[in-house]
Amino acid sequence: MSISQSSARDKAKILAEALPYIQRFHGKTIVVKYGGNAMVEENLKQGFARDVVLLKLVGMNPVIIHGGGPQIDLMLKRVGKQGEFIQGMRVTDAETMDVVEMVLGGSVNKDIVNLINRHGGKAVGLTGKDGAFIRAKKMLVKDRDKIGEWISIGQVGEIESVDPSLITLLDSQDFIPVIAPIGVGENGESYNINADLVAGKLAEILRAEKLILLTNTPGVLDKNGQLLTGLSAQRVDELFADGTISGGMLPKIGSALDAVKKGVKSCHIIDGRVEHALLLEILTDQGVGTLIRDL
Ligand SMILES: Nc1ncnc2c1ncn2[C@@H]1O[C@H](COP(=O)(O)OP(=O)(O)O)[C@@H](O)[C@H]1O
Ligand SMILES: CC(=O)N[C@@H](CCC(=O)OP(=O)(O)O)C(=O)O
Repeated sequence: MSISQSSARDKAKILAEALPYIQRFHGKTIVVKYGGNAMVEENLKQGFARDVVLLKLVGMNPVIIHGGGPQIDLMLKRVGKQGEFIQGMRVTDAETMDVVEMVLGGSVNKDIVNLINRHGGKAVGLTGKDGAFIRAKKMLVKDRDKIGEWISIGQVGEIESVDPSLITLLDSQDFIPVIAPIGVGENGESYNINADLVAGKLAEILRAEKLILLTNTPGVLDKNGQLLTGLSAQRVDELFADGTISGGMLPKIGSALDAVKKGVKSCHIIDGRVEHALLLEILTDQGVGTLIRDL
């Protein structure tokens, strides 16, 4: 057999092996959080878009929620502001909120929509203000210095409710929703919401089969930098307590746990810097990253 014949055979074998996964997830909703840190290289972004289109074409309903923390930081720098985070949340004054809406609702959202469409999908970009589908209120965080007290970090939102009808309508017409994590308050004010929290809540409300969080680490790492392939709720509590989990990983794990407790079948934190990480996770039995379970 020639080399080209054997490599064609290998390819056919891999395609055939995807069949049980395609059958299992056909018609199911897969919520994908695309982190700002995973959107680093052009070829990876193209690969991500192709993977999403493929999932849709084989009958799944991918719903994309994107972040854009590093992209917001870049724009803040340009206008002479320094980004500040408290407990993984960006302190958001009115000027920062304008930048967040411009970057997340504008450039990052449209960039992803355009990429997916160029690869043959029908993506539609939304923020939670469209159809007022993500209602939010001001989030307060615990004051580290004064026990029992809470502080404001500006226009940072926590989700009050999500109306899934706009998303299901788009799904039913073969569109791929691409959502920027911006919510609307009762007086029409904008809220900057951490994208992991939006992804977790949407996965719950849409009764998703899977929640996949694409980020810039191989998964959740222990104190020695080793990948933790599976995490139970109890183990997560221990990792929170001993400080192994910090910064941007805090909201990720928090929302992953919430989602699995509320019925999402599985949640995975995976490395978006690996080519075709999405396909590896969904269509092969090669487990990648960290699986969070409700045990
Ligand atoms: N235990 C941990 N394992 C892996 N990453 C961690 C851990 N604790 C904190 N982190 C940090 O969380 C980051 C991922 O969160 P974040 O920067 O918000 O990414 P994203 O833009 O994908 O949401 C990692 O790059 C790492 O610096
Ligand atoms: C309140 C809050 O922190 N909002 C985030 C929203 C974007 C985000 O979550 O982006 P990543 O997923 O790339 O981290 C922010 O302003 O950076």
